[in-house]
Amino acid sequence: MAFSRRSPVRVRARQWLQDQRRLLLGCDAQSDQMRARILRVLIRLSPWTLAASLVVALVMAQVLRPYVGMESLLVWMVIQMAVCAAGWLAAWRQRGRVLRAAPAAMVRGAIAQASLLGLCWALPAVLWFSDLPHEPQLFVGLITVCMMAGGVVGLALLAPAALSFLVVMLLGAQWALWKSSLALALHLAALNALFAAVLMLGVLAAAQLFSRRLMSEREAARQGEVVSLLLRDFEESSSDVLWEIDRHGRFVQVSRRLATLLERPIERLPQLSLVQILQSLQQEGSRGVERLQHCLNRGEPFRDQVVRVRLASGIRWWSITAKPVSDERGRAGGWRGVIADVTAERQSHQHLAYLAHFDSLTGLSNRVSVRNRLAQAVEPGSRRSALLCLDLDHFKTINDSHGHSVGDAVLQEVAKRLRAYMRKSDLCGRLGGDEFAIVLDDLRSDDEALALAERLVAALRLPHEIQNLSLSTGVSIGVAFLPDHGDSVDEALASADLALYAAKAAGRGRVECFTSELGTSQRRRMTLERELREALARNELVVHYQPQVDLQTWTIRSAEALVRWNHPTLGSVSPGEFIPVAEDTGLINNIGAWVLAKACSDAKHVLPGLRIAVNASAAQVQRAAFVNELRSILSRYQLSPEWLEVEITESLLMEDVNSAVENLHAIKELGVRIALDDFGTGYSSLAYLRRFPFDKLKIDRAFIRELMTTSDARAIVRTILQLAGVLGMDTVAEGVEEPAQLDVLAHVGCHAIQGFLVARPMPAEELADLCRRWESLPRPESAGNLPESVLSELRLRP
Ligand SMILES: Nc1nc2c(ncn2[C@@H]2O[C@H](COP(=O)(O)O[C@H]3[C@@H](O)[C@H](n4cnc5c(=O)[nH]c(N)nc54)O[C@@H]3COP(=O)(O)O)[C@@H](O)[C@H]2O)c(=O)[nH]1
Repeated sequence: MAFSRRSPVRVRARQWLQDQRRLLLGCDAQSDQMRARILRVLIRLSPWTLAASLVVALVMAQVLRPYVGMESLLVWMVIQMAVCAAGWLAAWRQRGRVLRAAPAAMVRGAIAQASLLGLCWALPAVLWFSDLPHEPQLFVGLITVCMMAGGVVGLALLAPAALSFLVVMLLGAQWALWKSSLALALHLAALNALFAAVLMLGVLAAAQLFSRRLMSEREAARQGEVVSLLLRDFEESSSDVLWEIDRHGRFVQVSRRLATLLERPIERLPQLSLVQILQSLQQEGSRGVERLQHCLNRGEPFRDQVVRVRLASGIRWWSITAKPVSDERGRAGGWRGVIADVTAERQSHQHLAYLAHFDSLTGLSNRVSVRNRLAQAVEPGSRRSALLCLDLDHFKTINDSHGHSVGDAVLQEVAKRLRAYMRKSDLCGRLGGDEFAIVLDDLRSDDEALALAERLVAALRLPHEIQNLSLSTGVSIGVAFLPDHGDSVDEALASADLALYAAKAAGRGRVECFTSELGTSQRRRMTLERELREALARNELVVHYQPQVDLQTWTIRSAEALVRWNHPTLGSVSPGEFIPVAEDTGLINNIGAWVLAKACSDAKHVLPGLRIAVNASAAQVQRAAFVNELRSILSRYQLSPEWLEVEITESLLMEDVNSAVENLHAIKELGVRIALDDFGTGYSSLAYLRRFPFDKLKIDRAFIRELMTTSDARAIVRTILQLAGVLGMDTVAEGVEEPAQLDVLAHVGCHAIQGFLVARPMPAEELADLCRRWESLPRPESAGNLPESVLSELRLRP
């Protein structure tokens, strides 16, 4: 280990010497100030200590007069008085002034003077002690010792002066004892030396204490300067403003920034009180100043008391933080603190709070607020209330065709109209997208809510004039009554949602009320909708094929592609159930495109030589992009168009005839055949047939089912076949289950049949296998001779 150990005493001695050296010789300003502090005390005390010294000298001269020559005593007294006069003169020169800096020479002068005084008091012992009788000897010894102690105490702050005084006196006393003939002289000299040593240690300790105190005072002063510099910097750079008030609440040490902030002239501020100014500025209705006053009265530090004030520049929020300050005697002397302008912070908080409860686009309440209000409405004991869930009809079309800014404007317009019908106690909110909700409290009767819902439907039916466009939306509304239709917020929303679904399913632009039956079927529908969105991605859809058999040749010439949905928990879901859901939600476009692609792929690779008929919903075919999609799928699988048939239903022609017919022509131009499905179930079938030349008519299975039992069905089938013959269209009868139906259809010249009698829908590979084995399979047996009554009704008229 290579470090040296120093004893604490040595370290302290070293430190002391450094301090004293600095005191005696230091030339810097701080040393000057330290010396001045010490000399100020000594100068203040010196008239009294010197006076005391002179009085003692007079008493001593009086006591020694019988034993010492008059001249000697007079000389001693003159020296005493001269030394005292010099001290007084020095003190007199400093009168009325505060000594702030003292050069080292002043300290050296003080040390010289202390040595001189010590010499004065050593003289009686040195000159007269040995020749005196015992009694005056005792007097001189005692006075000398007392003066040693008194002088050292008086000069203790200036250690070198005290030490030089003490040393001179000690030497004088020791000399006197040495010269005396006292038997105890040696003992007395030893004790005197010990006494002087103790005094010396006391002086050193006192001097060190004092110089340490001076140092820390100086450090505190330096830090104070730094702090005030920092404060000034803080004042200039930050948005916070410092203030200080006295115990009467009036300002002290005002800054220009404070005056500017408080909108008062700076020179007036010292006469004003903080609370008074804040009261005059306080915004009506705010209680901030009262809270602040309360904090001031309590007399404890406080933070961030917010006061709202109205200034020339507008409304501002100030956050006030302060702590009490005390005067030199520790009494409560006022307050010191900062005012921070927190307006921006407040405004952003307020904006966030607004966004947390309101919809920023429409200004209506948001989903959270609607849920909060519903939570109150479903609480046990609450009065009857109604929840109206609204969904705009065809809003998506407006958004898609005119852009989101027009869509947003429509939503704002809708919100405005809704608001016009609301009572003060009603809550109208936007749940998101084009969904709105209204909570009606304190219903007098259910009819009140239903009547309002009807009025809203009528109001929203009127077109909106936006950006020179006249846009119609319409609204569907589902109504649930609380607490009957839900004892939780989620249940209430689900009930109103189910009613809304029913309103949309029933043709939109109408109001439906929740019923428990609705619950079961709509819940199933909602589940299907939710699950169907993922079905394609999860590979849950498959395509099966049902063969169509030519009745003349008894060969399989074509097959119908039928989509199947195998859901992991719902099981096998019929297309009759999920295709309408897909059509309502727009999912049919993706699902239809996928079925088409799969059918083309199978037609090319698994079922070559079979024409595949694919069902297409009205929504698919109406889209302008459909024809291009068809073209690109055919080219992707390199399938010749003649192997594809698109089956459409009459509903397509009923909804939008012109664009549908246009698309059908385009499909036909591609070379793809078109079949009309479910023929005979629509209203104006014949009119449509004249407008578009279909390749095939499919006779609906409803007629086939009743073919043997009702003459109406037979009449319809006969007419369809006749019509198809005239128009040159193929015919296929679907839903053939019985041999008798087959016999009848063959008899009347139907071209093909499809039905369970031949085969159920099956995977492509199974159908391919069936086709391979077909020749070897027997044709279903005939049901025997047909009754003449049936045959006569079926006979085609020329
Ligand atoms: N837009 C699309 N619609 C599709 C698609 N796939 C099917 N569908 C349509 O869904 C409806 C129900 O179809 P599905 O449950 O597959 O029923 C078909 C046959 O299984 C059934 N069928 C056939 N033979 C018989 C029979 O002898 N008896 C009997 N009770 N039913 C039988 O008929 C349905 C076929 O009908 P159709 O399409 O009218 O020829 C149905 O409307 C499908 O069209 C698709 O991909 N897209």
